[in-house]
Amino acid sequence: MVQTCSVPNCDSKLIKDNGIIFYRIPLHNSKSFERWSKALEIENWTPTENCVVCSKHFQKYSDQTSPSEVSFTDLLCGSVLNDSKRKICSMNNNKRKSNNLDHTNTKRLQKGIKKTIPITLNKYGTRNFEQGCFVQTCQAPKDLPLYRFPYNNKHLLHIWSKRIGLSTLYDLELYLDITICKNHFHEDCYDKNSLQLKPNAIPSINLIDYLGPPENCFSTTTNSEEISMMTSNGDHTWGWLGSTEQFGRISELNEFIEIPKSQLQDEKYACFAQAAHCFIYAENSKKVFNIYHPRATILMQLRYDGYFGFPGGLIDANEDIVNAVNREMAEEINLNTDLHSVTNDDHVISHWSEKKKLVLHFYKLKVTMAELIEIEKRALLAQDYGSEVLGTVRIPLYTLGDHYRGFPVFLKHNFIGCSREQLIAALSILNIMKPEEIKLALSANSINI
Ligand SMILES: O=c1[nH]cnc2c1ncn2[C@@H]1O[C@H](COP(=O)(O)OP(=O)(O)O)[C@@H](O)[C@H]1O
Repeated sequence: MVQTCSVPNCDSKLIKDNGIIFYRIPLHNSKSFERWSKALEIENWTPTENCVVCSKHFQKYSDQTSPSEVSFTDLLCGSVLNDSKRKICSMNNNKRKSNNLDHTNTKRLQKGIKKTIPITLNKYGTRNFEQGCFVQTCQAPKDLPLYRFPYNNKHLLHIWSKRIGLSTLYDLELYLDITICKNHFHEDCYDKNSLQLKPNAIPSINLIDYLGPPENCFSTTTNSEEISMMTSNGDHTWGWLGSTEQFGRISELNEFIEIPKSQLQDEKYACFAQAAHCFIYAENSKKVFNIYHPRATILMQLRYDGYFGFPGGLIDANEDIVNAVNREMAEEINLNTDLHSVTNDDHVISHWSEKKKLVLHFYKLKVTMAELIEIEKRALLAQDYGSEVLGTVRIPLYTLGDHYRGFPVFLKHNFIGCSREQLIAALSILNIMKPEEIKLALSANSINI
């Protein structure tokens, strides 16, 4: 059922991308509720949790003022309603009441359903709930830093939840997937020149359900143990969450599916975020320890998150895939793109993940062994070396006499996205390894030793 505005004669409906925002009525805040009632000029008003008012009735929105610059107090003071019959949402006889707010944050949390409003596409062509701010009314720019909920501190979690209008504390698991953006934290909440929140920071601004003073942005908890626990836990609790970090979350088995080449232009993938990575390799016949045949030398890299992956990254809006992968390689491994760069002909394979709304393209770059060594050296001077990239590594493609150490052990590491699938596909497509050899390495296990 489509959600509609509770104001009589207002036809606003919750439809994707129509630019209309819906506000819940602040039922649990008597002061603001009183101001709403006054602005709406309603007497004997008994709205339910199902009542919402759309952004058309807030004056500041009519001139397209950026919501992030407007406090909700301003919004309410400037409210204008153009209808004189204000009998909205009376408990007894309002037909609309069941239409409204079927999708409140509260209910979504209960069901574990993701936020669906407001939906606008970000620069990656996607804005699903996990990437966005959970505050239902938030209209801040989409690429603001996001903060995880302090789910390891119940006291703080409760305050955060209450501030955004959740009346109960829900199953902790649910908080793992939701975030609040920078738009809701007072500037005092950050350490100087940093985006990291102070340990007891709480959301205090641009919240429709909380109209307290903006400076009320710290929890007054005196439990220093709790605070030190939070700070020492660092980033994995509620630190700054990069807007694209969610793509990197652990993949499920078989989450990435190969896209047939004939379907690469399919509309279906156009609205997904896209990334491209590259398989840099050289033929190499120099035996390792004079025993093991190396087959080829292939470069992977250890990433900041502990996974192995290939150089490359997300494609910016309107950026060509090939330009993006070359740009990323210049940033991540300082590749001299005047000497080496991929072209459309170097495309190897593409995959997609429905869950992550992500398409991953894979390219190859063949160089000589001498060039590869030069690439390795230059990588130490890359812009991203030491932060995003912790070093390039060569892959052992041989297997030792125990049928386990070597390539099979390498395959037991953790690989980002579908990079393991990409590696295996490229080895076979580029005839570096025979399918039987790959199969053997994949099925080898330590029991053989
Ligand atoms: O080598 C790779 N092969 C396949 N997918 C990858 C690889 N590296 C990263 N990914 C996927 O692509 C997403 C974005 O890539 P990456 O982290 O390299 O982008 P960025 O450098 O622009 O932040 C990752 O979160 C992950 O899901």
